[in-house]
Amino acid sequence: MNATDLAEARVQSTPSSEAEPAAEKPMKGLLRPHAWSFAVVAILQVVGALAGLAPLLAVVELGRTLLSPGPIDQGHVWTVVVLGAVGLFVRLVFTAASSGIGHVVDGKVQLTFRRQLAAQLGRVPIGWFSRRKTGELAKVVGEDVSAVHPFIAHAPGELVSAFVVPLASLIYLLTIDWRLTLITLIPVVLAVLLVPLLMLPARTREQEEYDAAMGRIASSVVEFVQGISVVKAFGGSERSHRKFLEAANEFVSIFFRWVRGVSAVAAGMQLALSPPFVLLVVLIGGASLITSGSMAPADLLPFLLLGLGLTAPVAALGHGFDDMQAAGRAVGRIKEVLAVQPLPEPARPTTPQGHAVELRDVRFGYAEDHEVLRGIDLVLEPGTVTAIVGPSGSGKSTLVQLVPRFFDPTSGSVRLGGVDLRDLGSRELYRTVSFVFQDVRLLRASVADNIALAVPQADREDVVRVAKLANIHDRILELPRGYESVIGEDVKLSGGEAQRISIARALLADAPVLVLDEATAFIDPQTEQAVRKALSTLEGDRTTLVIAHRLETVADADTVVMLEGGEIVERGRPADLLAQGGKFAEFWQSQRSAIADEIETRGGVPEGEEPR
Ligand SMILES: Nc1ncnc2c1ncn2[C@@H]1O[C@H](COP(=O)(O)OP(=O)(O)OP(=O)(O)O)[C@@H](O)[C@H]1O
Repeated sequence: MNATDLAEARVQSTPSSEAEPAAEKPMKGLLRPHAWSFAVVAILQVVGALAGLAPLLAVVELGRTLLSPGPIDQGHVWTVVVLGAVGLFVRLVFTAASSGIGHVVDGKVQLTFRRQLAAQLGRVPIGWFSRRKTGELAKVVGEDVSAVHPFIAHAPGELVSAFVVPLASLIYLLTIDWRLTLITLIPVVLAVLLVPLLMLPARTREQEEYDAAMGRIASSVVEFVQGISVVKAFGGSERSHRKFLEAANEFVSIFFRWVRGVSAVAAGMQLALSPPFVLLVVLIGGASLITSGSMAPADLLPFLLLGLGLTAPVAALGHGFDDMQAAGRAVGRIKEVLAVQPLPEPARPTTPQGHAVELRDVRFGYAEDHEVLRGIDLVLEPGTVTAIVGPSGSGKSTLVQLVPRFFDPTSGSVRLGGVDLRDLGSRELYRTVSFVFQDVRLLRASVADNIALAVPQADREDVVRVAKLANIHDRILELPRGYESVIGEDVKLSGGEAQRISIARALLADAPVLVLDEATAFIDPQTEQAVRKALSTLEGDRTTLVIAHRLETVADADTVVMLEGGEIVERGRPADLLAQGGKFAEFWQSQRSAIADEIETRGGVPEGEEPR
């Protein structure tokens, strides 16, 4: 969804309980409602883990009974076997229940995260999106939310098992032989001593670099794929691939550095916790105690069996460690998005008087040290069309984006009907200001719903009427399911078609202030005429602000405003400005000669196109 769609979607979104400011719901608060579930998960896990020891103890007891001299008590043997089996069954049921509840809580938390993010994305300044790479944002909402899974669904259970199983085993083993118990702990101690090496600041930094490089790959892939058609059409694939290749190369070198850092430590931990190593340590310790005559041979059995049980949960924790760290960093990135300050909404919105737009001494910069607009004073009267012209980078898009409040000015004010946009309330703002910018992306919804986005209650007749005005009706009828065709599923529309849908949307919204970024720029000459006519019917008593790329638009405007370096350098009626022979006249001439050059290069006037 792009900025335009978002703003339009805001118009029809109703406030919900999910729409509370993110800052009021910190992460701890997010988990608090599930505290009881976590407690139940932990209790079930404790019972399951303890029951899981029963089969091992049964084997130990069986060993002792069967190896002891004298007749074997059959009844005792079967009791031990049954108790072991019951323990196994209880463990199965309790851990399954614990895991089930853990996963349900995980599902709920992820849903809450996604709802909060969706609500937050609907609140952050629309202009914020243009600074965010699609890939990075998609990673936060998709992957990062999923990355909390191990933290919520597995960590509580694993932590409890990792604590309870070794503790119970240790107590039991201590009652048999404290010396061999200490020897059995050697592998665990070795592994635990290695853990801090995984948490060194350098490791954390490498991990962060790794994540950042992943993010850059994701966004360069998105950019690369989005631009692939242009690359194919115009060649120069080397240059266009470069960004993606650079991101991939950078990722590889960061990945190698990261692997070098963690692999030695991870291998050491794996070795220390591996069953052969544990058995070796226990056997060496046990053998020396038995040969010295200070321990009975049958007492070695519990150490061999439970010794492995001591290291298994630690090994599981080690495996989960990366996931847990990744979950922590993912939550950090989610928090970052949730912490973006929404544009302040007034407690008591003021109603605008009329729909004149006024910019008073407006200054704006995307970064603190770089002002893009300086001292802009401009009044747009109802019933007039104001065309903004100026060289690339002069601040035209930035200026028009202040009117639908994509950003707030750094100083000065933008007023609608005499009311500062900050006192207006977004509902009123988007009801009053409609905009058609060049970068149109449609929602994955039916064509009719896309047109009626701002007026969901519009009937089909109205939708068809505006579609006809925007010259897209016939094309819609050709689609597999007509107006019910779902964009992105049943049909993929061309850029020009998408623009005409967005023009139909603006026609239906019928807002008194219209901001256009020369929306017809990409439409073919045959339909341009029709769309131009449709837009002029739309203009009527409207306050229209248009970034003009075409000379007709400039010539038709009531006022032309010439921007240069973020300042208004000339303004007035087009004819007057031309007569003055100033900067605008120069700009006009350069545009004309550019068009003439183009026609000459193409070898004449293309069919259906008049020289401008
Ligand atoms: N989202 C953004 N973040 C940071 N800087 C930006 C952003 N958008 C634009 N700029 C910068 O602000 C300045 C004005 O850009 P703007 O797009 O408003 O100019 P423009 O006159 O509309 O240019 P064009 O005709 O090429 O679209 C440029 O220096 C541009 O690099």
